[in-house]
Amino acid sequence: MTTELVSEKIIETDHLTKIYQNRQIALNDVTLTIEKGWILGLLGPNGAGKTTFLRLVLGLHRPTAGTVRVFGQPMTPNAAMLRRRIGYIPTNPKFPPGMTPITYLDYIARLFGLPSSIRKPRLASLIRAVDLLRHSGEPIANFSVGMNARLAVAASLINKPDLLIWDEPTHGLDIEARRGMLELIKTLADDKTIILSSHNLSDVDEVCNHAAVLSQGQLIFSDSLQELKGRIRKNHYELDLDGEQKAITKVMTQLKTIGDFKLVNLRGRRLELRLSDDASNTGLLGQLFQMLHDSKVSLISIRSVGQQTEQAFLDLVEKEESRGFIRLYDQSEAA
Ligand SMILES: Nc1ncnc2c1ncn2[C@@H]1O[C@H](COP(=O)(O)OP(=O)(O)OP(=O)(O)O)[C@@H](O)[C@H]1O
Repeated sequence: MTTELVSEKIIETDHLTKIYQNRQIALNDVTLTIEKGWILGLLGPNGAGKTTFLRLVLGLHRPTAGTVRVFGQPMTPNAAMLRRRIGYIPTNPKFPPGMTPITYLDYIARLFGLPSSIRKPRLASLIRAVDLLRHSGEPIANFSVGMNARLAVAASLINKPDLLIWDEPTHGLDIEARRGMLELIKTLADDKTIILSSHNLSDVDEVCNHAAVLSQGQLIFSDSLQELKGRIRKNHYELDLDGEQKAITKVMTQLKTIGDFKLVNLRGRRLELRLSDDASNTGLLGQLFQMLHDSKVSLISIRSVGQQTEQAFLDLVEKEESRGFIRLYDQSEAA
């Protein structure tokens, strides 16, 4: 008998489309499957449709066309039982200012119908987990952005959901708070499926294993994060060299005559290189190493550079936008 690993589909959207009353096409024909255990980074510039997508998945909006299934069942505004299995954090979550973390979390837990015997210990452990114990009796009105974010995390976990949908959870956080949030996501990732919408691409880089990119309402990329990063990893490098400055400068001058080196930039003994998209990086780097060897220049280190996810994502959006322009241009030519 063969045992086959069957992937479990947590979210399936099929030609999902949302046009708002003002005729704005916020989401355009998005077909996407998200499987159990994925930590999906949902990326896209302002207005790309990320929040619209998340709200459709949550059943908070009705699609204009297409469908959403969550845990194998159709998601609709009436599917409250499905929503109970999702921990949602909206962008900039707001809480009743007069409540304290304890009264607020207790209120949410009651809405979920948790009995007191479960409610109390869970509430206590969540407040500890998000480091709000010292502030648990203080009014939320006095909370910083970071404390608000941690309270939102606790509230989204109160019903032990299988799926977390967090819209910009690191938005407005300082470095320390952001670090804490990312560590928390990594811990939760062990047994949950997570969708993380973020503008901060290094966050996605750090915690996600998959990425989806929206641009002008369209899904322009959906694959592993590795794949997204691989799109540019191969062509941008920084090298630290050692040897006579004259010899290093000579190598740089030689490199500039080779067309496939799109950027050759020397600062002291640090050489920055960008190769053309379709070049063989192995071949070109091999050539470079030979030149260094012939000129008696030592290679101290070589690394691929840049915020790789960010660059790959920007490249994708840029390409898609120029394709859109070409399509429009073609249509007007044909007309
Ligand atoms: N309730 C609404 N009514 C009308 N138009 C809307 C509504 N919500 C969003 N839009 C429009 O739909 C488009 C997509 O918006 P959405 O908020 O989904 O994008 P986003 O990627 O989440 O953006 P951001 O990163 O800025 O939050 C935008 O042009 C926005 O102005």
